[in-house]
Formats: sequence, structure tokens, C-alpha cells
Amino acid sequence: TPPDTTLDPLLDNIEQRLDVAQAVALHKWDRQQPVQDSPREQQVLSNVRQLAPEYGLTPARAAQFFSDQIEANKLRQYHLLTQWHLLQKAPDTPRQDLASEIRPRLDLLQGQLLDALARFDQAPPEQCSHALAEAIALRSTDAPRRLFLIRATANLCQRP
Ligand SMILES: O=C(O)C(=O)C[C@]1(C(=O)O)C=C[C@@H](O)C=C1
Repeated sequence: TPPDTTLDPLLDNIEQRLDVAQAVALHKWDRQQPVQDSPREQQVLSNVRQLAPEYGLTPARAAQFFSDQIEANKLRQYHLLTQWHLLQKAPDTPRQDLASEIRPRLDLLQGQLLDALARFDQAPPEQCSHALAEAIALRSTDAPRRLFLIRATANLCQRP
């Protein structure tokens, strides 16, 4: 199968959002804060529902896609926190503040993701589920990382 021109940019953006999970988990580790923040999730979902039409997406499609991004993000946070609990320490890397630094970065990535999703929906690959499975397999040999991508794209090929 030839490389796909809409799937890869979208997966790049999905991975960028997943990368932010490490900074979030570190912040929550330091403060013993739970991963789940339901009011923040509702805020993210309500934002993307409102922005969706600007990108030619339905609010339902945008919200479904972001709900999957949030679930994948939590999966990665739980995975990292469990590794740190096992070692009884987290990496000694510079910390970023959730409210003033990390969430603004997630908000910035939001527009890029909506744009990439809209492009994807305008020209989805033939045999979408197969193309997606192949792209994920090619992208990462790391089993947990593949799992995060699988969760993040769970509804990608389910067209409205
Ligand atoms: O902002 C946070 O606290 C996050 O953990 C990020 C995020 C998200 O993916 O947007 C994930 C889980 C929380 O329930 C809320 C939001």
C-alpha cells in the first residue's frame, strides 16, 4: 500500500498530543493529583464542539475524536504513573505547570488536530481500517505506544 497523505499528518498530530501526557503525569505525580479531571474534559469537548463547524466538521465527529484523544492520553498517564510507582520515583526532568503551561499547549494542538481530522475526512484512505492498522504497525515497534495510537484512533474509520 502506498504511503497515505492524510493519515500520516493526522497520526503525527495525534502523537504530538500523546507526547504531552508525560508532562501532565509528572505534574500529577508531584501533587498526588488524580489523572481524571472530568470538568476539564467537559471543557475540552465543549470547545471542540463549538470550533468544529469552522473546520467543516460536525460537533459530534469532533467530540468523538477528542474523547478518543483524551482516553488515549489517560491510558498513557496511567502507564507512566505505574512505571514510576514501580521504581518509586519519577524522572528528574524539568517540571511544567499544568494550568499555565501544559493545558495551553494542549489547546494549541487542538486546532492542528481539528485541521488534520478535517483533511482526513475529506479524503479518507481506501480500506480505512486496514490502512490505519498498517500505519500504526509501521509507526512504532513499542507495544504500549501502539496501544495508545490504537485507542486514539478507535473511531477514526467509523464515518458518520
Ligand atoms: O488536563 C489534564 O489534566 C489532562 O490530564 C489532560 C486530559 C486531556 O487529554 O485533555 C486528560 C485527562 C483529564 O481527565 C483531562 C484532560
